[in-house]
Amino acid sequence: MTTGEGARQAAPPRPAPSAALTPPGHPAEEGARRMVPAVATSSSLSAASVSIAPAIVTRGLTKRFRGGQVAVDDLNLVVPGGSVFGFLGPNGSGKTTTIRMLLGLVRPTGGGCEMLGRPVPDGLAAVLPKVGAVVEGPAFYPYLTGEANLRRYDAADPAADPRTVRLRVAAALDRVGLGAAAGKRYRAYSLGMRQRLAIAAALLTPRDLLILDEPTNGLDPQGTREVRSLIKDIAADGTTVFVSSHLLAEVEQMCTDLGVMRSGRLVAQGPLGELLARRAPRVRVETAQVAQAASVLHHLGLTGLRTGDAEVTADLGTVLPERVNAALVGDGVAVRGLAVLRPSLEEVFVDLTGEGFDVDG
Ligand SMILES: Nc1ncnc2c1ncn2[C@@H]1O[C@H](COP(=O)(O)OP(=O)(O)OP(=O)(O)O)[C@@H](O)[C@H]1O
Repeated sequence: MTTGEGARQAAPPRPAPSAALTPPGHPAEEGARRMVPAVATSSSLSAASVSIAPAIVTRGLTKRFRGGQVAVDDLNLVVPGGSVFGFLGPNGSGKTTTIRMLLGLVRPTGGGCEMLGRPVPDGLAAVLPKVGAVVEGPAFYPYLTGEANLRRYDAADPAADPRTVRLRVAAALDRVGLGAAAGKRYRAYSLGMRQRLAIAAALLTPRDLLILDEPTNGLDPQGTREVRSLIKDIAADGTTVFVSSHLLAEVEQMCTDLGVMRSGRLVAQGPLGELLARRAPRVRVETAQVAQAASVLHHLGLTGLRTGDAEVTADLGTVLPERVNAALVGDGVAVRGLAVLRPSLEEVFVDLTGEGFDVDG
C-alpha cells in the first residue's frame, strides 16, 4: 500500500492526537500513527440519532497524487448511519486513499466529505472523538501484554481520564473477546487476536463510527471469522462500521450496504440486497431429458439457456419456479431436481464493471 504522501500530509490537518498516539520510541511508530486514537470521553450522539443521518457523505471527492495518479475520482458516497458498509474494490482501487482523506491524513485535491454531519478536515477536531479507526496493521509492543499495550494507547490520549483507565481497558478487551487473554504478551497473540486488540484500541471510548481498512487482511479462516463476528456485534450495539475489503465473499457475509470501487471510481452503491437483486436469478433443472427440458424452458420465454450432462440452466426472469416445474411435468419431463440459483456478489460485480474480480486477494 502506498502511503508516502499520506504520511507527509498527516500532520497539518489533524489536531494533536495523531502525534500523541504512539508511545515514544515505539518500534513501529509509523504504523501506530495510522490508528486513530481514543481522544475524548464519551459520545454525545445516541445510536438512534446516528441511524437516521448518514455517517459519511462525500461529494465529488478526488485525490490526484503528485505525478498525476488519480487515486480517487469524483467519489459520491453515502454511508447510512447504523449500517455495516462494505467499501469493496480490488487492490489499488482507491479505498485506503478515501479512508485517509476521511481521517484528515491526506488532503483531497477536489470535492469534499463529511463525517457524522461535520465537514472534513475542518470539523475533524469535533468529530474524531466519535470515530475509531484502524488503518493498516496493528502496531503494539510485542513484549507487553494486551492490557499493558492498551494502557499505553490510553495514556497517549490527552482527553482520557487516567482514573478510569483500568475500567476502560477492561471493557475494551471484553468487547473484543480478549478479556481472558488480557495478561498474555502481544507476541503470543494469534493474528486474529492482534487485529481484535487493534479494534479494542479504537474502542477505548464509545464510538458512533468505526472505520476499518482491510481488517481481515492476512488472517487465517479462524481469525477472519472472529473479526467478522466482532464487526457484526459492534454494529448491533449501534456503531456504524465502515469496512474496506477486496474480498467479495467476506463483504457479502457481513455487510448491510455496499460501495463498489473500480480504478478510483464508485461503480455502484446501495443496500446489499438491492445490489444482488439487480441480477435475475437462474433456474437449474436436473433431468435425463435435457433437450426436451430446454425446449420447455425456451417456450416459457426463459433466456440464457445452458445445457449440461443431465441439467439445464436458464435465466428465470420474472417466471415463477413453480410455473417452470408445472410446464416441465406437463410436457412429460421427469424432473430430478429444480433449484433457483441466487446471483452471487461476484456475478453482480462482473455485470457492473464488465471485469472479473480478484476474489481470493
Ligand atoms: N502517496 C501516493 N503517491 C502516489 N500514488 C499513490 C499514493 N498512495 C496511493 N497511490 C496510488 O493510488 C491508487 C489507489 O491506492 P489505494 O491504496 O488507495 O488503493 P486501495 O484500494 O486501498 O488498494 P490497496 O489495498 O492495495 O492499498 C493506487 O494506484 C496507488 O498506487
